[in-house]
Amino acid sequence: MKALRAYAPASIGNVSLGFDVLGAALAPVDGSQLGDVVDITAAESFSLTTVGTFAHKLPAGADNNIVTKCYHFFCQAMEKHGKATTPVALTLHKNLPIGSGLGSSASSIVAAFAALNGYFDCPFDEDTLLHMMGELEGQISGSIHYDNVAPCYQGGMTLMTGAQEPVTLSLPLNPTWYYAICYSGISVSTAAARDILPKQVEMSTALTFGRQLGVFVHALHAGEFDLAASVMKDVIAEPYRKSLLPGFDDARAFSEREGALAFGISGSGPTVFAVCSSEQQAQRIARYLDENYIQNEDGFSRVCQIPQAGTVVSPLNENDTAPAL
Ligand SMILES: Nc1ncnc2c1ncn2[C@@H]1O[C@H](COP(=O)(O)OP(=O)(O)OP(=O)(O)O)[C@@H](O)[C@H]1O
Ligand SMILES: N[C@@H](CCO)C(=O)O
Repeated sequence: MKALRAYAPASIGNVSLGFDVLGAALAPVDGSQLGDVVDITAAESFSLTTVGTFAHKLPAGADNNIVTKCYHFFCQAMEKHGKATTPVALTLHKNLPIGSGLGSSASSIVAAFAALNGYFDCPFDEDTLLHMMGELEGQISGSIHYDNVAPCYQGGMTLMTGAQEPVTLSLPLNPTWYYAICYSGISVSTAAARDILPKQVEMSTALTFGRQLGVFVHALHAGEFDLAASVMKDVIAEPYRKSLLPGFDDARAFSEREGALAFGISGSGPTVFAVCSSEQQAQRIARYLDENYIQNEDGFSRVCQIPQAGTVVSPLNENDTAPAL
């Protein structure tokens, strides 16, 4: 059994128009990492160590960490398949802020399952792992949704099928789009942000949701990117959630004045994103967000693109030091 390291990128859930069914991975254009890391090594008994910028914000005690729950879930799945496991030592580098809208728990969950699957010689295929990841994400947010774990694991922009397999469909990417993202520094519970949503929507809202999604998927496949951007509007969650986000309306207004192609809430927030047609435009909007949307010292902005690559599992060498945020 070789020591491994799994890096799982941040992600944008919903991507505005696709509540619970669209998600996209994020990669800062400066080449830095933005995501959690899980290291796995052999051990006499199971342990979890947490380090990293946001480790102090995690629940106290390893048993309360979602990574520990992933380990036990994985071992139970292995046992059901008549496969043996051995104790491991996990180290979670908690580089994503909790309750950020960047798929923080998803990043921990995906990094944990990817590390475990790699360590035990890949007993589970991609769809099986995605179902495990969705299950653990559901334990945290109150209901299963794949729009963070799927792009985090697979990379790119993914559409959830609702089928047992394939769990997702990968959508074409536009290499000319840049995403200015900004985490404001406050924490918004995904479960709470889901609880404030209505349990039913008007027929007109349902028709708009479906129309936009259909047009978006067609436009990406046809390379009609202005058409794709024109339907990136959140008619399901934003009307209810933006009240949780101080400065949201001003941030949207500035981004639109700057010519952003679209603007919305990343996942359940408070992170916001602006879709930009150039890196320079994204940098200008990121600077505004730094100065006006960030609420405290935990906040940060980045200019990102959507990477083709998702989670990366690589050999862990003794002198490796995980990149902090
Ligand atoms: N490794 C972990 N990473 C993140 N949250 C964790 C982890 N382990 C346990 N938790 C708990 O799970 C809950 C996660 O909250 P929530 O789903 O609202 O946000 P998130 O997943 O951290 O961020 P995001 O809004 O980016 O999805 C928090 O109560 C947190 O304390
Ligand atoms: N689709 C989820 C994403 C959470 O990151 C929600 O909006 O609640």
